[in-house]
Amino acid sequence: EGWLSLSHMTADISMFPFKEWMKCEKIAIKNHKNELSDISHPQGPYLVRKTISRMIALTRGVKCEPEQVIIGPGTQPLLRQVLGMQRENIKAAIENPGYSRIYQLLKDMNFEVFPIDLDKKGIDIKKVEALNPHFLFITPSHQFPTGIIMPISRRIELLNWASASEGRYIVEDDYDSEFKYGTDNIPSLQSLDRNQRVIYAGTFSKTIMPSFRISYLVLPPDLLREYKRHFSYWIQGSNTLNLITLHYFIESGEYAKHVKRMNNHYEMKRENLIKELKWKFRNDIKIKNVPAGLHFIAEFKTDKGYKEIEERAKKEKLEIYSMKRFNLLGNIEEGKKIILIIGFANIKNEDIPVAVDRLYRVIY
Ligand SMILES: Cc1ncc(COP(=O)(O)O)c(/C=N/[C@@H](CCC(=O)O)COc2ccccc2)c1O
Repeated sequence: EGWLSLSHMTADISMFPFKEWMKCEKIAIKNHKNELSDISHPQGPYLVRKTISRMIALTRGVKCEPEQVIIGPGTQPLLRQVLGMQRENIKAAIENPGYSRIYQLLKDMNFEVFPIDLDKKGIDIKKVEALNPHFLFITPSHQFPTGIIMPISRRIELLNWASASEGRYIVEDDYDSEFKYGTDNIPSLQSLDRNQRVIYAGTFSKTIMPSFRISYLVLPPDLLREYKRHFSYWIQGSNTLNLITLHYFIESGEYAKHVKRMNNHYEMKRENLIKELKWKFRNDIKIKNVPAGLHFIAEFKTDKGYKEIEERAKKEKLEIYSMKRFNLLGNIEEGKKIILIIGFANIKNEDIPVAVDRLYRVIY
């Protein structure tokens, strides 16, 4: 039979309220003819920036004016634009294991990029201080991909480091903050920032869907001034009809309702998957059980290497990714165990037992 997926790279859109979205789109078309006929503001329509700034103030404690919000068709193009303003030979640091697509982007932009190891509180502050980068990329809310939720103490240490000298910024990539199961949602790093050192990055890829390509940055005032000077010629990259529809979707409460509904749905699938994995693999599996996000990390006792596991997964028609994808220096050790990233957005609840069976055949 067909493929099954334990991929971490999809949203479960089977429950997206397309009917409500289209209602909002009808209102957007009816009430905003002039906006639709015009070229929007380079940062996106003010109305939408206001709605986003109000929402993230409520849900994430982010302090900002609509003026500081920049909307764009994805985190990568937004970061490429803002970081592209920087002068030469900039030093950047990123979590390792971490988000290799940003690592590639920074290298592509001729930044000097340094992967930095994690300790149990997130990025290793001693290594950050030793390296002294200009830009530090972190995912404090739910470290990607290990899941570590950065404690307040480490957040304060990082903010003190960033404030200790000019020209240091922390990019807080908050992409996986909306899904927390039972554990409380620690406010954003940006909400603790007293020295305008944090660039906050958010996205609707996980709460709506990645194909919509609606993401945003919140710039501190001095970077915003530089941005407006540099990009006065800029034409915004996102689709204004989609953005104004999003505005109504949020204002109507449909967005918050959907996120709540998806939290419950994902929590149920996550629990079922973990139960099935523990039952099948017994003490050959060790699950990093952080109650958040759309995936978790699992360690399996095996003497098979990553290459063989990937080949066997293809043969078993099971889509799944390993820690190799996130090890930025590509030097993942092979030995008595392998580490896989197990996503549960893309698997139907009723297919979980079959998927776990296939995973067992992949590994043993
Ligand atoms: C750390 C991090 N930050 C931001 C983003 C989002 O970027 P944006 O969509 O441009 O705003 C991702 C998306 N990462 C993607 C790829 C991960 C990988 O390569 O292994 C996975 O994205 C999704 C996952 C689940 C549901 C929907 C999307 C990010 O992993």
